[in-house]
Amino acid sequence: MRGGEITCSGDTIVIGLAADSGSGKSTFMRRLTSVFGGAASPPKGGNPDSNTLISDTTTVICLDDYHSLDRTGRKEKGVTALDPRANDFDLMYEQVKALKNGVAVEKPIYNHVTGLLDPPELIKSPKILVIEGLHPMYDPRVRDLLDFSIYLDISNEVKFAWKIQRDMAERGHSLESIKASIEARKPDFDAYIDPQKQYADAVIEVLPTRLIPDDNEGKVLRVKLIMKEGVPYFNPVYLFDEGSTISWIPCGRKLTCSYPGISFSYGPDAYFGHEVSVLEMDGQFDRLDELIYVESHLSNISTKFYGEITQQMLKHADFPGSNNGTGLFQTIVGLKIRDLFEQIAAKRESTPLQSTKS
Ligand SMILES: Nc1ncnc2c1ncn2[C@@H]1O[C@H](COP(=O)(O)OP(=O)(O)OP(=O)(O)O)[C@@H](O)[C@H]1O
Ligand SMILES: O=C(CO)[C@H](O)[C@H](O)COP(=O)(O)O
Repeated sequence: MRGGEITCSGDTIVIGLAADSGSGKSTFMRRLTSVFGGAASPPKGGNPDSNTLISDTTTVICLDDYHSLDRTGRKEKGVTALDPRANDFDLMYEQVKALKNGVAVEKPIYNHVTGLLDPPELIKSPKILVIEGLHPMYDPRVRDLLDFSIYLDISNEVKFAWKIQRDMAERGHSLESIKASIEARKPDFDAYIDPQKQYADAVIEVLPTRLIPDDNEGKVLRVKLIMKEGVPYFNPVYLFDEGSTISWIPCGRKLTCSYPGISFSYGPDAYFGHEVSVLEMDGQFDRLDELIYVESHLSNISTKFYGEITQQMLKHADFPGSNNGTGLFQTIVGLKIRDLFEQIAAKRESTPLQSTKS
């Protein structure tokens, strides 16, 4: 990842967020920008179908904007949007590099409403650039520009449950068409999207619960936060005792739990040959205000004050996943990114012309 580029004062920090469509990227981005304060909105006065979100410190660009084939083009050539042949990685690399070096770019816009490529929009270099989408870690040149990378790994069962919830309940699609769309994407997902998780500094893995035998509802989730060891400016979160293996059932006097309860675990592991720490939560919170009890047992969480995680979770209680490990771990990763940004900025101030990546 951090490919040894010399970064100097004024450079942008680049974060990559990879996931399939409908995997919670937008929700994660809303949690992340909230940690930095201020609301994120599309570029003012621009294309109403822009995929970009800008806040004081952060600009989020959607990598769908680098589709080289529009909807009709993909249909004619028989390729999906996940296929690298439908994406312009040369342009993605050139533009992310320019933004990282403080240079504004005219970025294309892929219009999800019309399926066409719209005229480009001007993107100025922000303090923090987030590139989110299908392929932030696919091209080694783009991967080397990332200061930190995240992969949202939603298991097939859960992805299916979420798709049904959104596309059937909210968009009126049939069960058959949802199944067909997932099946049609799967070979390219397996070939081009899923392998990127090996490069991620943090992976949020979302699985069916183990607390309910043979659960097939996909409502109660087991969520793992897999954190790579040895990543500059990133100290993995731990539960009780760093490096030990811990199982914890927090339900009792201080945490209300209804069926099927809540269990946490933490410990060292290996992931694609890398040493990692894994924090896992299975189950869901009944009362979000009681999350403070769990928060107070976690360390290295990069909060600025006691209870900041609980405050963030309460603030966005209406976001999907706020009562389970998806919301909790997305919030924690947001705080870790703020911490990473502040450490790099502080280092630059003290040694402006030195590499921040060593
Ligand atoms: N943590 C979660 N728990 C339950 N459902 C979720 C969660 N995250 C996302 N979803 C479901 O998935 C849908 C898509 O979420 P979101 O818009 O954040 O994903 P996305 O990856 O940005 O999607 P797209 O790329 O299609 O715009 C939500 O409307 C919701 O139904
Ligand atoms: O996988 C996707 C990423 O969001 C989209 O399906 C892809 O961008 C193509 O868009 P559309 O479905 O609007 O043609």
